[in-house]
Amino acid sequence: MSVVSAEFLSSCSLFSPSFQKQPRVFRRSNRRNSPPVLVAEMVRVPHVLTVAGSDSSAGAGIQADLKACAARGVYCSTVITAVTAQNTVGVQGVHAVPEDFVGEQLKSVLSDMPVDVVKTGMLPSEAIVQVLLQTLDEFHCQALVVDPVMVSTSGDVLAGPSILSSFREKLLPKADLVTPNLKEASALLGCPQIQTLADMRSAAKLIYNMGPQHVLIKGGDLPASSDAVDIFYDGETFYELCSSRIKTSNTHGTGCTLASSIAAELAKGFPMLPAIKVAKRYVETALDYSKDIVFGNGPQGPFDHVIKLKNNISSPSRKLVFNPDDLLLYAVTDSGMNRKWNRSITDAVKGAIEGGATIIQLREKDTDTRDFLQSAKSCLELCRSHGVPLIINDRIDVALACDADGVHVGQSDMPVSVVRALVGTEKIIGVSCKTPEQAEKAWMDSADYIGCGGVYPTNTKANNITVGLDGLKKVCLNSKLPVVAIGGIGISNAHSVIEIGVPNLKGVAVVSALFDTECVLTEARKLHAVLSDAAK
Ligand SMILES: Nc1ncnc2c1ncn2[C@@H]1O[C@H](COP(=O)(O)OP(=O)(O)O)[C@@H](O)[C@H]1O
Ligand SMILES: Cc1ncc(COP(=O)(O)O)c(N)n1
Ligand SMILES: [Mg+2]
Repeated sequence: MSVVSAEFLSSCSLFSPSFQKQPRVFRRSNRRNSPPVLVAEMVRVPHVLTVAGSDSSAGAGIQADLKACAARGVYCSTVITAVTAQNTVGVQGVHAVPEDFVGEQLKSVLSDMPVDVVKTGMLPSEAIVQVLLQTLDEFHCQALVVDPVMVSTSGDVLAGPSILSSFREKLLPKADLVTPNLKEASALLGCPQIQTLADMRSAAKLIYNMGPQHVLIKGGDLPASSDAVDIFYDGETFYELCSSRIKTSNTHGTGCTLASSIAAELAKGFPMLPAIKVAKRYVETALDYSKDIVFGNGPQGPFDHVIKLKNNISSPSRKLVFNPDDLLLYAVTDSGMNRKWNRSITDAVKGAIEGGATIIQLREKDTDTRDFLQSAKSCLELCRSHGVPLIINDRIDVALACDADGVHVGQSDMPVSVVRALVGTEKIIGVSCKTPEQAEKAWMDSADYIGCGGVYPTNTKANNITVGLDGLKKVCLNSKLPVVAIGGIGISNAHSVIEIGVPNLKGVAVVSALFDTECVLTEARKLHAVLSDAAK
């Protein structure tokens, strides 16, 4: 087993205090599925090592730490100290990992991967604590967060009293932060139950005297408190950290999550108090989001660390893969036209879908954001119930807030690569392009389709250059992405557009031809018939 020197670690690792200032520059593949290209400069990312127990129900322990670190945007490596069989009812079994093997895991990670912060959770035996202490001596980690896990919230013992003296005498003096809950603070102090904020302050001070740099007494279990109040003590000042107490039974793993999120923020370079505040707010947000999710039959459910699980419940009919054939009849709304015809956005969209529109884009340039979001939500419901994708023009924020299927951006809007980073891999991104070069760039930046035009002169867009059928054909021939034609297209000319006969021209996008008319449904129906005929 190789042991790496402290000099080596300090020369290569994020333990160096200046690591935050190193340039974080690298280039990677522009296409989602292609292999990485030329790495100009390597980038180190913040890294937390968690030394904790596995929880089979994945609400607490190692699994909580991994999810919390992923959600907080840091890398997390894992040293497993015990495997537990547990669920929402309680802990059915505990298998401690032999201490030698805990040591092996520690060395494997620490001798190879630069770690910023070590966070400990369940350390089920005195022998494992000893191995950890030895390793910490060898590897000189810069920040150590100790969550002194002893009893699960269900009341089951995860680490017995045998660990107490080495905690008090050896581990806590090495800790930058120790985060006991009320029961753990009493156990460390060998004192009766802690029941009030005043008790928490006294406990924080007494535990501070055991040697850690900072103490956070967690008040999740404080009786009769309407807020969730934790006490932080840095040796000089007490801070009362309050958040609203979320009414939920899904609190399994809050302690592990808080400690690993604090470690994550420390790894990013935040000082202690801001790191704790950000982590506490994250726990509160995740609990609030997860308050009504149901897992298992027991009294204590897990929560959703990634704040995402409910997205897929509300949209069972959502299509996960973009189908270019959906571009056939692409209806783009216009707030001016809706006003002129005295129609709500939703009514306009309803008519378009019922008439056969295969994809909808909301292009609301002068609608208040709040009204726009509200309309987008009701259009999304409508679209989902018909299996029609909903795209939002330009407003990435609105697209994310209503969980639309995608966004469409122009050449002077946010760059596609930035949009992709913001919206993730699942959303559809469309880009307006007039030239083969722009089409190539859209493909490189991982867009899903391009809109090419104006094919014909149009009133919908001021000072828009017309590319004509020739310009459209040139772009289509040079585009690796499917294309939808736009600009002045309607019943009279849709056929000639499709007839240019390039396979990746998948359809036409229309604004006035649908929405500047008395009956959107009728016009959509007519257009759909023309396009279906032309596509044969
Ligand atoms: N219902 C709740 N609403 C909001 N925050 C909570 C709730 N329960 C616990 N917390 C917070 O979660 C963190 C973990 O605390 P706690 O549950 O006491 O630890 P443990 O899980 O180790 O017993 C603390 O910041 C606490 O204030
Ligand atoms: C493996 C393991 N580690 C820690 C906890 C504590 O959970 P909580 O964060 O709810 O106190 C747990 N239940 N299981
Ligand atoms: Mg808890």
